[in-house]
Amino acid sequence: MKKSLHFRSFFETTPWHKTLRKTLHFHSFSSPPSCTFLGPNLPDVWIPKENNTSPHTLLPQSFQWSNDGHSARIIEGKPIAKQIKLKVADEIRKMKSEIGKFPRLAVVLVGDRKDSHTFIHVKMKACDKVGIGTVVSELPESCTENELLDVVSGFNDDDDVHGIVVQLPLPQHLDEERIMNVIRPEKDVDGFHPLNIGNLAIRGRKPFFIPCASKSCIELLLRHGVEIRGKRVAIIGRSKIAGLPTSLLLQRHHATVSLLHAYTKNPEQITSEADIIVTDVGIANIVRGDWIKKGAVVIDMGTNQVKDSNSGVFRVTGDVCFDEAVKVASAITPVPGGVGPVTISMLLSNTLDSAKRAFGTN
Ligand SMILES: NC(=O)C1=CN([C@@H]2O[C@H](COP(=O)(O)OP(=O)(O)OC[C@H]3O[C@@H](n4cnc5c(N)ncnc54)[C@H](OP(=O)(O)O)[C@@H]3O)[C@@H](O)[C@H]2O)C=CC1
Ligand SMILES: Nc1nc(=O)c2c([nH]1)NC[C@@H]1CN(c3ccc(C(=O)N[C@@H](CCC(=O)O)C(=O)O)cc3)C=[N+]21
Repeated sequence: MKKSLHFRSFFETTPWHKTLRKTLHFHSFSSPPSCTFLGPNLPDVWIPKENNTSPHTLLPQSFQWSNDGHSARIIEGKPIAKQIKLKVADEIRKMKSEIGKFPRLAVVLVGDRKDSHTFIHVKMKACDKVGIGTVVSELPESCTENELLDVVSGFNDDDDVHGIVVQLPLPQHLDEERIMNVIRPEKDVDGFHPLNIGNLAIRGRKPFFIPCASKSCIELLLRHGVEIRGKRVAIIGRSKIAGLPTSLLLQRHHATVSLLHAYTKNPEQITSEADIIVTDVGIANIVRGDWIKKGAVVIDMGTNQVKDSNSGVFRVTGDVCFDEAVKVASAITPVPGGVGPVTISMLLSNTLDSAKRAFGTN
């Protein structure tokens, strides 16, 4: 069955099992600055590995929940993503010199969606920069579920692969949940396996991985000193990639969470009472300024391609009408440059964690 598949590495044309890339190139990183850096550090359950302090006590200053006619503070993701990548790269460099091993990520891509190809390219480039080896298996749009399952099983059984990502969405004829179920939970660096999602939902339990966009959201809040405990949070969107796990993670941080979706009536009534709004919808500008309580914090996960009516050029924009929100919110993430870059760095961090567990060096 496997032989009949169209296997192709993203960067090379040799078979996938020969394409595990030893990435030896490092950027000229100086030593990483200390940072709060979110490992699987859920309060009540376990403390961050990076230090022995709760992230809440590491905050530079207490956050001001106000917008007194000023523009909201912009929560920039790029500098945080850079710090996380520096730390990951530094750890991998040490890992290589101490035990001669490094993490490897396998990515599975089905079909020809342009956005999926772009995402994969971004992930591979980020892996390269920090010293994570990569292998990509591309399958045609017409592949069968069993063919895809074979590829995932191959990576499950390969001890040289520490993380597996099946890029979503999959073509309609493939059962996404069946595929997610087959990825070994210990290699599920996206955190979408039911065991990992289930363990995230239940207090006292520890998933192997937390989904990257959700970790990104929390990291941005904590690094900017935003108190989460006891706050009212409205999350719009309940996908397993972003909205649902973010709701689970935020409740683990003791927020009171409302999860809104396509059937929610009058969403603006719920959002306008929230201290923190998180969006994961995929509709540009759906959240208007008057949906937002004065002084609220807005985390915009949406990444939407919008065609400029004058120039005809496509640009990326979030789910939130930024120009309106910035006048009301106390802090807001931009799109691009907010949640997205941190999400990518969390994938690197999860892959490193997985390799450390496999090598027994965690
Ligand atoms: N920046 C990042 O790191 C990431 C960004 N994204 C971005 O987030 C967006 C969503 O992606 P994804 O989660 O995969 O998308 P999905 O289509 O899987 O989920 C969208 C969610 O939005 C809800 N929804 C749709 N329309 C409305 C509406 N009118 N009012 C309220 N809720 C609505 C849906 O509700 P229902 O469940 O009822 O259908 C669904 O839960 C995209 O722009 C994507 O690029 C995603 C992941 C990471
Ligand atoms: N198995 C799987 N795992 C995922 O994590 C996954 C997925 N499938 N399918 C698609 C969604 C979407 N997603 C994004 C990640 C980063 C940016 C990102 O970095 N955005 C840039 C802009 C990118 C641009 O300019 O196009 C930014 O916000 O600055 C966006 C979206 C992960 N997803």
